[in-house]
Amino acid sequence: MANTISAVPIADNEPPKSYAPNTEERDEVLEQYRDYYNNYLEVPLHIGGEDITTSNMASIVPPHDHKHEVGRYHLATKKHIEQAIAVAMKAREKWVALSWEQRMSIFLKMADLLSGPYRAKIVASTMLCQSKTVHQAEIDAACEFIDFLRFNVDFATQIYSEQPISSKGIWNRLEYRPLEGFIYAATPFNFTAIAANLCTSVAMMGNVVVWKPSESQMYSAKIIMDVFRESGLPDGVVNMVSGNPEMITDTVLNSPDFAGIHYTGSTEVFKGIWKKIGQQIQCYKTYPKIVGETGGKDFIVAHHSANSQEVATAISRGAFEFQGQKCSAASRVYLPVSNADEIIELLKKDIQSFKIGSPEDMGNFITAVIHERAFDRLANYIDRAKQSSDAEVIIGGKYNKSKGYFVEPTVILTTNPNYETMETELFGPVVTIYKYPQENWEDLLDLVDKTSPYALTGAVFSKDRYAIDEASKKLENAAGNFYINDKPTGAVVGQQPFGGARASGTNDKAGSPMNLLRWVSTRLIKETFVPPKNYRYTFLDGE
Ligand SMILES: NC(=O)c1ccc[n+]([C@@H]2O[C@H](COP(=O)([O-])OP(=O)(O)OC[C@H]3O[C@@H](n4cnc5c(N)ncnc54)[C@H](O)[C@@H]3O)[C@@H](O)[C@H]2O)c1
Ligand SMILES: N[C@@H](CCC=O)C(=O)O
Repeated sequence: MANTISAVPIADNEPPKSYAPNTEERDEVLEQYRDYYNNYLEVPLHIGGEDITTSNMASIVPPHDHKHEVGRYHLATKKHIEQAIAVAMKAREKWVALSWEQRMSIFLKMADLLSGPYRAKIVASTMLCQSKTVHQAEIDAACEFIDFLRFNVDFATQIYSEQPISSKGIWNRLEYRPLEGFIYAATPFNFTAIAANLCTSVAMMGNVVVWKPSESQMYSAKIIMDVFRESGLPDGVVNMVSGNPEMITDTVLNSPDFAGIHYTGSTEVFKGIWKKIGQQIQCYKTYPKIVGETGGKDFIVAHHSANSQEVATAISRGAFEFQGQKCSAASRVYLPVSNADEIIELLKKDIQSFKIGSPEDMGNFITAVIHERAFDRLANYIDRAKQSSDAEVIIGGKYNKSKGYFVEPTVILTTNPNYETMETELFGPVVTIYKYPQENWEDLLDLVDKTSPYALTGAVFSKDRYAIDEASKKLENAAGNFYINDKPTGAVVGQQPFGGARASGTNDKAGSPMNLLRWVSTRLIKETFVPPKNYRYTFLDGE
């Protein structure tokens, strides 16, 4: 057998397509969207290469058109989950033994399939059932997904080449073994790329996966599974199951072969899972790795030296793109009294120009929120703000769920920096502003730091370098991704590794070598070429 150490292709960010009128990509994605809208898709469980149907199904509907069913997904029983675990463990035998070049090749092919023949499918399915505009879907489902694959291949090979030094007469080698067991990937609705990456980053390092997508992402999950298959990912390496999340999670956590969880979603669910793992620690063969990225209460802080238009634009995009359903979305904003009215006026102009409706109309900037639970929750917060003596709704505030779950982009102004919408993650198109006297800048930074349990993203706007320096220092632990004169959203794989600390997660930085290192358990091998034949230390020789 030939022996080589291959250099992998150098990763570069996938350029987003424009989808401007009269472009080929626009026609193609619209045709695909309409095809999906007018046909009916059944999403089976996918275990060990088999499509498994069950006697129970749940509906898939576009959030912007919720009376129109576009498909159904099958619901697993406990037996199916046990089967998925057994199949994953069987597949592990061959997968761990495959050479790393063969493994990486599968993921590089996957990236090229997504860049080409699967692009319209993955983008259209994300527009249809997660209600993303074409631009947001392109950045997520095409570019970020592709970037995760290409950059992680590059990072993985860098990791493999990290080796210890060896003194004379010995050779030290580090083996980057996959974890001993299977990994559970439990993924959120809001990023198709995250759902895919939580499986592929783990599988790339030689692990096998039981994947439970969000109930609200099942349509694009099916396309992900199709592309996994077409890229040649062997059966059983990633097994997709759907159904009651609590039952699935409990069954997975009960297995002695459970070796880790790769989770993204809300904070309380993550804390619940962590607690269950702790309670069952005696049953596992190995200490499970726990990697979770969760909620945020992401801030924009403007210094009085900031440019008002730049701050307003950062709020328009940072708070309202994808209806604020990004963990990174700006949801609490601190404006100096001196500039606040001007910034709010500019923001109002932007928001009044937003077009709202279905993503099929590519002129729309705002579409629907994901489901009725999210809609009702947001409507409640808006109603409470309307009635509060601490807060007022100054822009937007209407909502309507007759056809789709539409919530107007809403701005709340509060006089109480601890008002509930300054502290709680709402995960929707609602942002709250608090005005502070500009001379209280330093106290304000302490307030920003202490207001919320989260520490995911945050941004400071200023033209004064001393103010930027103060904010960077005082807010050191308030955000895992900190932005200077930029919105707090839109991290790009390979450029801004992403993740937060405190209640926001384990901060293992998706799209970086730091994350991949969590999915290996290293073995050190020391070989001595000429072993000693005498137990005595040298200085004792002759005694
Ligand atoms: N920090 C990040 O990188 C990041 C990225 C995306 C989303 N998020 C967070 O995700 C949340 C939005 O996503 P979501 O609405 O899909 O989150 P969610 O918590 O509802 O669901 C996340 C996953 O957990 C599962 N789940 C739900 N209830 C469960 C239970 N009781 N037991 C076990 N599993 C359960 C879901 O089925 C899904 O797979 C927000 O809080 C957002 O901030 C964080
Ligand atoms: N990585 C994305 C957010 C992902 C969470 O929803 C961003 O940086 O905006």
